[in-house]
Amino acid sequence: MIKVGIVGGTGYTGVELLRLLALHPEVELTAITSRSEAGLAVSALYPNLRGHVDIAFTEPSTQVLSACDVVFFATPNGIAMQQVPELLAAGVRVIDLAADFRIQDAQEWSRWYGVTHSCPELLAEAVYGLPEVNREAIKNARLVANPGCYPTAVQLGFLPLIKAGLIDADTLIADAKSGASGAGRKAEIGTLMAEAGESFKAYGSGGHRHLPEIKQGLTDAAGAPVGLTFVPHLLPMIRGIHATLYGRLIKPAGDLQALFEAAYANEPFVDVMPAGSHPETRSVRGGNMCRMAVVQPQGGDTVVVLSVIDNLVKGAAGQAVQNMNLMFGLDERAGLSIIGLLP
Ligand SMILES: NC(=O)C1=CN([C@@H]2O[C@H](COP(=O)(O)OP(=O)(O)OC[C@H]3O[C@@H](n4cnc5c(N)ncnc54)[C@H](OP(=O)(O)O)[C@@H]3O)[C@@H](O)[C@H]2O)C=CC1
Ligand SMILES: CC(=O)N[C@@H](CCC(=O)OP(=O)(O)O)C(=O)O
Repeated sequence: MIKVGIVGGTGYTGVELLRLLALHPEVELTAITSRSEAGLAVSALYPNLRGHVDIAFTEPSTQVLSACDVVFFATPNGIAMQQVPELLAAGVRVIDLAADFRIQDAQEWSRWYGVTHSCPELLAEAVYGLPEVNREAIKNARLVANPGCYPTAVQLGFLPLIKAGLIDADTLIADAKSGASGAGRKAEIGTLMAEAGESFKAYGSGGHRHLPEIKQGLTDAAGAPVGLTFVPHLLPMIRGIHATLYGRLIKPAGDLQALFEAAYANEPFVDVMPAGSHPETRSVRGGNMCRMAVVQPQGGDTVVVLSVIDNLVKGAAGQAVQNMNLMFGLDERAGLSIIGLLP
């Protein structure tokens, strides 16, 4: 059994990890941390875990976490980097759900995250945990940087077009919408029901911190810097991301449906829907699937990709479990055979 630790077990991605890992056939939950709830039984805070998780929250001490084979950090940005060097030295593998190790350039990371990186020497070793791109490197990684939620939906949608050189990589547009759980469990006025309910708005239009992450991944795929306009929006719902992606064709499109189907034919967690489909966020709710459709409206020179994920699953905890499975030589789908909740 793989001994697993979770730092930040009370947050939304932490409890989602618990939901998935409690039923994982190869996992023994060994340490679940919370500073605010230390000592409380996990199932007392989250009754859905009664009968499945029988340990209590502990303080996030390196000593406790060192007994694990792998530790997930489900903490705010800038926390994992403070403990990761010690854990790696103790032989523990790490999957960070936050952004500490996602951006290869430490100065660029500091510009967007507002703090100095405390272990920039580990950035070159960290593997960006998008299995559809980095599967082989993830298998051997000690440190995996789990992608952001928007970056997962946006990169998976654009990648087949970029790799085929079909669209102008300077003028990409990603119009993305997220449910409120994307903002985490902490109290914030903007995600109160009376603020976000029955309303819809963009935010971060001048520059969101996922922009450099998405550009980094698409630049690697294109082999040259890409230009991207990325505008996130807050939807009055709890889970889900819908990304509408626009690219301008620079070559005859050919059979776009066949291109996407071939690109993801062997991917267990990307579902290319039949031509003419409109993927719904509810079809991926609770599951690890990225569901997408590609369309060339009126046969014009714009390609549109519609890409949906559950921000807490393929956008965070599910993808992290997928990465763990790869790191430990397990079936990539272990613990993740969940069908989205409809309706
Ligand atoms: N929500 C989402 O859809 C997604 C989130 N992410 C990323 O995953 C990470 C976690 O997100 P989310 O679960 O939403 O966040 P939450 O705010 O819901 O939870 C944060 C957790 O971290 C713990 N924590 C906070 N500060 C510290 C600290 N200094 N040391 C140790 N533990 C700490 C908290 O518990 P306590 O204070 O009791 O210790 C809590 O359990 C973030 O980096 C987020 O950006 C990534 C993709 C999607
Ligand atoms: C709706 C909402 O607020 N979403 C969050 C998504 C951030 C996230 O979860 O990603 P990181 O791990 O990169 O911080 C936001 O835009 O900040």
